[in-house]
Amino acid sequence: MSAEKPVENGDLAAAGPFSQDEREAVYRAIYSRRDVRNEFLGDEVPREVLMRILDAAHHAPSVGFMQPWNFIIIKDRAVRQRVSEAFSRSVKEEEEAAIEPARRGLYRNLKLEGILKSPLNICVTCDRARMGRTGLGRSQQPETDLLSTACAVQNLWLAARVEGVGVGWVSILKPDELRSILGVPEHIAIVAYLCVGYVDRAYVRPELEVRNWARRLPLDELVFDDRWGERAHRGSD
Ligand SMILES: Cc1cc2c(cc1C)N(C[C@H](O)[C@H](O)[C@H](O)COP(=O)(O)O)c1[nH]c(=O)[nH]c(=O)c1N2
Repeated sequence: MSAEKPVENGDLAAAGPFSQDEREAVYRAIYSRRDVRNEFLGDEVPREVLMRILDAAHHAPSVGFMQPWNFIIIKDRAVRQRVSEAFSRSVKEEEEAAIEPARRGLYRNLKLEGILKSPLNICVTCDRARMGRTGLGRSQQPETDLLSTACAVQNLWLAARVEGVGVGWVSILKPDELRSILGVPEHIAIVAYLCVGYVDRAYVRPELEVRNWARRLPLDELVFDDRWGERAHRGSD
C-alpha cells in the first residue's frame, strides 16, 4: 500500500447527525458500561457475537492506521486457572503491600477479577512494529501504538455492553507471567487482560464508588479554557 491514489467520488459520504433514538442508545451504552467482576452468568458467548464485538474493537482509531492489536481468546480452564494463580500472587506479594494501611481492609473486600467466573478471557496485545518501527504519527509519540490498542479495548467494552456481555479489565498481573502462560512473543506488548461473559445485572455506578473506594470527580474541575488551570470563559460560552 504505497502508490499514491486520488480521492474519488464515493470515497466520502454524508456524515449527518444521529436521530434522537440513536443518540440516546449510544449515550446509554457509554453511561451504563461497567467493569464487571462478579456478575458473570457463565453461559457461553456464541462465536458470532464474540466476532461482532471484536470487529467493533478492530474499527477503533489507530495511529497511522497501524491496527497493532491481536486478540487471544482464552477459554481453556487450565490456562485461566494459571492466570488466576498469577493474579493471586500479584495481589498478595505486591499490590496489597502498596495500598495504604488504613485502606487495606477495604481493598481485601473488593472483588478485582472474574478470571474463572467468566466463561472466557481475552488478552489484547500490541505489535509495536506492525507497520515498521516508527510509522506515520509515531515519530514524536511512539507510545501511540499502545494508546491505539487501548482505544480498541474501549470499543470492545462498549460493543459488549450492547450485546448484554460484561467485560472486566484485570491489570493486577505481571505482563511477563502472562507472556509465558499465553506464549506471547517478546516483541508483542500485552495491553489488556479482560474477563468476558453474559451478565443480567450490573452496577448503576462504578463498583469502586459504591464501595467507597473513590468517587467520580466533578467534570467542571477537569476542564480548562485555553491554558492549564484557567477557567476564564466559564459561563460566557
Ligand atoms: C487500564 C485499566 C485497568 C483496570 C481497570 C480499568 C482500566 C481502564 N479496572 C476497572 C476500573 O476499576 C473501573 O473502570 C473503574 O472503577 C470505573 O468503573 P466502571 O468501569 O465505570 O464500572 C480494573 N478493575 C478491577 O477490578 N481490577 C483491575 O485490575 C482493573 N484494572
